[in-house]
Amino acid sequence: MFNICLKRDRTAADMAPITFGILTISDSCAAGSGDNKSGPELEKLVTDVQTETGKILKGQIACINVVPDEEFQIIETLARWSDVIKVNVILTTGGTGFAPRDVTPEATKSVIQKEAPAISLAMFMASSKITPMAMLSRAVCGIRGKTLIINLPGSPKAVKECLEAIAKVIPHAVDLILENKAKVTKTHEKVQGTCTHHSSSAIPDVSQIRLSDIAGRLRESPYPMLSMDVADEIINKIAKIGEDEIINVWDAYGRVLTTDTYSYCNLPPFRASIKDGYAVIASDGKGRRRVLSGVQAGQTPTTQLVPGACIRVNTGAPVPEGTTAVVQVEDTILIERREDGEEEKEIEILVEPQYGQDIRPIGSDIRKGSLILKAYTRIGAVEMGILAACGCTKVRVTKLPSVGVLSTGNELQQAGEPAKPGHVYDSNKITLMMLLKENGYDPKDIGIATDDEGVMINAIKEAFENVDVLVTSGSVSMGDRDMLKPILEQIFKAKIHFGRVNMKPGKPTTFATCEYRGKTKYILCLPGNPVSATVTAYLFALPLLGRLSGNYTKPVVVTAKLTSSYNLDPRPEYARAILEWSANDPIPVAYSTGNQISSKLLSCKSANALLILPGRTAERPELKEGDLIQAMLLGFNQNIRYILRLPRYFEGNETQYGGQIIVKT
Ligand SMILES: Nc1nc2c(c(=O)[nH]1)N[C@H]1C(S)=C(S)[C@@H](COP(=O)(O)OP(=O)(O)OC[C@H]3O[C@@H](n4cnc5c(N)ncnc54)[C@H](O)[C@@H]3O)O[C@H]1N2
Ligand code: MOO
Ligand SMILES: [Mg+2]
Repeated sequence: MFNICLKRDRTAADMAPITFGILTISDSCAAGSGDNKSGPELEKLVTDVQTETGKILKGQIACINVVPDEEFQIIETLARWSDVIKVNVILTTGGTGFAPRDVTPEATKSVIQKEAPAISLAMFMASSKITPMAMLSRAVCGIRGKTLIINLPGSPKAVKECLEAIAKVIPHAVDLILENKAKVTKTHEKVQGTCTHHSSSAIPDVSQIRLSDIAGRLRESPYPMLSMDVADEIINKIAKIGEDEIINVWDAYGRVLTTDTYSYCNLPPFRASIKDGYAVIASDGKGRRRVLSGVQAGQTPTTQLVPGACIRVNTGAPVPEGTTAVVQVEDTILIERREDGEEEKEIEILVEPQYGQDIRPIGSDIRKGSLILKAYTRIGAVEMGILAACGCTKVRVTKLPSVGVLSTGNELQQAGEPAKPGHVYDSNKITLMMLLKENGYDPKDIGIATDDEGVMINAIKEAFENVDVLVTSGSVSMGDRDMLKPILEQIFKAKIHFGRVNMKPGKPTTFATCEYRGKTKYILCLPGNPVSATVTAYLFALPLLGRLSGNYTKPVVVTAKLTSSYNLDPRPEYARAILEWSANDPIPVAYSTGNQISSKLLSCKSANALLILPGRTAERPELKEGDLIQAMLLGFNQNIRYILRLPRYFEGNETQYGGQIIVKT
């Protein structure tokens, strides 16, 4: 029998990651004139630090920032990351030396409640073996609340040497701070005995796999509760645009270009008439003209224009050689018909023609070889037309991530089946699949997995065989059958980047990645409650897929006026609402969709916005009717993105667009 442990702790090899804040302290880096090498070096080290005992940190970066050597800014950041974001460890780099502006140790001393001088000493001892310059670092280490703060020097080399010297004690230090010590020891014994690891390519016989120690399961989630912003930043950092591919223009609707695209032809490809009228020689002026022949759109003129004559032309027709103006038919009168009575023999021009009048020169709309669509443009209806007009038959676009949707739960049954006792119909899968479809993806139905270890593992395996992104719902909270996280970690060796988010609904939302047959798989586990699954699909699934496909735009947030009061929840809440605009007030009013309980999908019906209600505080326990609130528009981003792009287009730096933008905390 293979047991999946329901317990976890920080020092087990499959532990919940330690969350890190990385703060670079440097005047020049903050001003943008210096090249920040130590911050990125630390990012690399905490996720992958090598020691003689192997990779031991496997941390998760919760926040990154660069601040100048200003004591108050350092204090503010350290306090916020410790008290609000509650990261496990903050690593600072820079500002520890003897220069007048080096104030990192002073700032750190003002925020820590307990000093940890031995950590500073260990770093000094390691560094002093390499250089006597180590004496010039005044690094301070200590604890604030549940956060360990460690000052590291400013140079990337010294950062590496110092971190490697202390890395092995960090997991234990974190356990001690979090008072996990007893659990660590106990679970360690368990891990040795029952939680042997298997690689995803050698998954044990699923009929033998069972969740173990239900009674002894953790009674508190081991996953740090990250803020929505930090969770979003993690997705942003991890989800990179994938490969690109060349496809036929006809298949390009909704896709994102990866290269600048140039016109294959001039538009118009010939000198074209703008009006239905007569091609003339402008210098002939007003007066009577012989009509030599006529040219329609699609024809090639065969007659040359000569002085004193004209040739009838239609809009879009090529004008004959020698033409220097077109006179619209409204500015002429008929003088004489031909013998057959059908066509004109002679006309009179009533208005003096101007040189070049009503002729589109070759390439005047689009010049051959000119840039028509920049890289990272999303191809909509108009862009399809531009590509077609310019003779493009193939385009290079980002590959659409393949995505599958899986529902979980013994209680679920398919809509249409006769209702069984104790069951509910699966509404999440259809909602999620249609939401993905609406946004241009082609989701695969991975089915419903019952709360059986083997069924769940097989469903995930099937998904990984077929798709790169798996969106699940249910089985991520604290129930004894909520098995997705332990299965992902212990069977598929997935890395859980976050397992809880401080938001309502959606608290247990989980994001993980793993390698399966040499490919990275992204797993987004949404909570089972139908409203939670829907809201988190907007807030996490669409941004994840958008980032993977280069099709990401920040949500559009507007200010709205409440029409009812709200008792605030301790967690920031995304309340569904209908915004209504009126002609005489630029601020829309927000109507609640009713009872906001996470099980009531009706609260999402017709909602066009999520009101971003702040978490409750003693000073602000509620919001009142008439209060102004930030509201995120739903289903609007695809339409607004062109408007958002415009300033970037003209700035000429939009190649960043759709790229990975790290949000600073
Ligand atoms: N002790 C605690 N219990 C719960 C916590 C907690 O922190 N401590 N969190 C609550 C929150 S918040 C949420 S959200 C839910 C999330 O639960 P799971 O993601 O584990 O989902 P399930 O337990 O599988 O199901 C919850 C609920 O949703 C219904 N459901 C599930 N899938 C579907 C579907 N495809 N279609 C329709 N309805 C579905 C399911 O029947 C349950 O009623 O946990 C809280 N508990
Ligand atoms: O966070 Mo849960 O999603 O409140 O219902
Ligand atoms: Mg549950």
